[in-house]
Amino acid sequence: MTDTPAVKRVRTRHFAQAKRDGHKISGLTAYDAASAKVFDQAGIDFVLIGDSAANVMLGYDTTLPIKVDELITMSRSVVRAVERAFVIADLPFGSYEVSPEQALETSIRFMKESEAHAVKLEGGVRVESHIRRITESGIPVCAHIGFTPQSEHNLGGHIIQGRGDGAEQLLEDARAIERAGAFMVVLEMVPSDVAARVTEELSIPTISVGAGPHCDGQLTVWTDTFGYGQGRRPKFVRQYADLAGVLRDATKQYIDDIQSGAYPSEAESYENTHPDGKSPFGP
Ligand SMILES: Nc1nc(=O)c2c([nH]1)NC[C@@H]1CN(c3ccc(C(=O)N[C@@H](CCC(=O)O)C(=O)O)cc3)CN21
Ligand SMILES: CC(C)C(=O)C(=O)O
Ligand SMILES: [Mg+2]
Repeated sequence: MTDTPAVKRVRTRHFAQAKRDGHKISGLTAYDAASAKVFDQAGIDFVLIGDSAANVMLGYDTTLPIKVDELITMSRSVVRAVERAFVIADLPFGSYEVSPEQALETSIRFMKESEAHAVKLEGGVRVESHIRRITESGIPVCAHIGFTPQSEHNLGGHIIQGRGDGAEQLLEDARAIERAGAFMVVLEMVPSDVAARVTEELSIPTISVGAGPHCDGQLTVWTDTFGYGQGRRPKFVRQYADLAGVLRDATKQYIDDIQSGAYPSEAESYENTHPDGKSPFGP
């Protein structure tokens, strides 16, 4: 969907237009300025400061422990680095479920303190009034249904959602999200025929995270996609690079060069150029 000049910002209406035009939307997570800048320069449509930062950046087993303040700090660093892409911040577990008012208050914090362009939260029917409260205040909301990692203890693991009878519930959730005014919805780990059905029925774009090729766009956790993560890669991830391997090899070379004396050279050091030409350490 990059038919606009380089530094024209992506807005929510671009996503709606992309769906109408059949242009696929691309997204990646980002947690810091350095990676976000690279994705933006490459032309990504949106970056998500995912609460997957809990796993990827902070080393937790689940997304549940990450705090609002932690994600706001990351979100702010991404916003500073990005010139063109649309920036969406995840609302962490516990920061929006209590009430529509809590959801709005947390969303306002993200918009004010990190200057993200939109927020994302998990759930369909159960958070319909939360989504409505946020969008009515002028903050764009992206929803997230299917496998919702913040309820993984309830769902019983990383389990595909929307199979069999689950398909009707998923459609109900998707309809509630559209009704409530969300501009986009993430479908995570949903069978591709069910995701196709949701995509067809909704007027807002659907973004696949392991929901097959028939959605309006794709999103992955960047460290999975570029081989910079630890642990198992989900089946829906295609690995486009081995950044951990590149970094490991370069680190070994660096250590070798330090040990052999090859690094640093004189050219990588400073001469003493005192005006009287004399060194304090001798003639
Ligand atoms: N690094 C990372 N990548 C993700 O995609 C991701 C996170 N973290 N954290 C939050 C959630 C959790 N997600 C996950 C995590 C694991 C699987 C996984 O291992 N899936 C297996 C099958 C399920 C299983 O047996 O556990 C697969 O092969 O797809 C899938 C999605 C998606 N999100
Ligand atoms: C995987 C995406 C959808 C996400 O919610 C995250 O990265 O936290
Ligand atoms: Mg998330």
